[in-house]
Amino acid sequence: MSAPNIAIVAEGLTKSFNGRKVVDNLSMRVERGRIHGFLGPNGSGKTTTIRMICGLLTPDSGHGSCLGYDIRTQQNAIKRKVGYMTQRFSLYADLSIRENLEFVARIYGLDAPAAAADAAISRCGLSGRAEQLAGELSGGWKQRLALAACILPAPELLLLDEPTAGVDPKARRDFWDEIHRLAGEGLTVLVSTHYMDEAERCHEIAYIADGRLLAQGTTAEIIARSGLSTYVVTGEGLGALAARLRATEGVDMVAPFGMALHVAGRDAERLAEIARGCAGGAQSWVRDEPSLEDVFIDLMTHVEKGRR
Ligand SMILES: Nc1ncnc2c1ncn2[C@@H]1O[C@H](COP(=O)(O)OP(=O)(O)OP(=O)(O)O)[C@@H](O)[C@H]1O
Repeated sequence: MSAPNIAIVAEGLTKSFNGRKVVDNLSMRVERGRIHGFLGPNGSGKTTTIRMICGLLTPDSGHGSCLGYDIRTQQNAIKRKVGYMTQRFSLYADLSIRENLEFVARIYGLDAPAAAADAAISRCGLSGRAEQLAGELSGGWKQRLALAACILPAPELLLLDEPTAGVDPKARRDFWDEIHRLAGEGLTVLVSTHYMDEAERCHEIAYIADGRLLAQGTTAEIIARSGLSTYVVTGEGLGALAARLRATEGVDMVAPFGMALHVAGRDAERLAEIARGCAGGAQSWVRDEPSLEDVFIDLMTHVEKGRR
């Protein structure tokens, strides 16, 4: 049994498919009422981890608890308390928002489906659109409807698998306001995303690659622990400079951001020396704090180098 303020504890979770480890000795802990972001490249094992945590998959080894229930032996109890929004949720295009939600409420076997649908409509800010057909909704409103369907059975934990993929920035922002409101009401949220702005809106983040946890903590902690020294380089000839820097020892990450190049390295002295060496050239080098994206690109570059 975990402490009452802890929603998820996972210790050494491992899962293989066809002899290939897709989650490798992964440990994590999520406090209740927190929004925990899950980041990592495609195929890094995020969905598989989420499915083990909510009792849909049994780990090959490792153990853990979700909402106080054992993820190996109490999977049915977990499923009753978790709302899971998958990447490919389905709704009925020719039913209205209200009809969709009433239908889902009936599937859940809720006592008063109409009242439950009403409550979900007002909780998720859908009141003005309740009678609109789901098929006519834009991507952002469809996601909100999916979120409303997830909270119908009053779950304690929401597992959201890339809930805003393909949704425009304003709708993503509104969706996140909603998630924060639900967390404020006490819901715990584990959400996978590829968007850095969304990662920064989480209380804590876990970054995984090749099934292994590479970084975990608040944005500030992850940036501080990265030990990266970063420069923002602007000016002429950035393409050629990037190619040269990628082959330079002491440069761990080079990434173009609009009209600038972000250059980072773990050895601050060596990178300062490289920056001094470029002084007086066509570019200007300005020391800056690494961004979360710098850190994740660096982690990924490291993993790719390790694979070669
Ligand atoms: N049931 C399964 N059988 C075989 N392989 C699987 C199965 N489920 C997942 N995989 C493989 O495991 C790896 C991890 O997949 P997973 O869906 O967990 O990654 P992910 O990080 O969620 O990826 P994405 O960001 O693309 O959603 C992938 O290579 C995937 O093809």
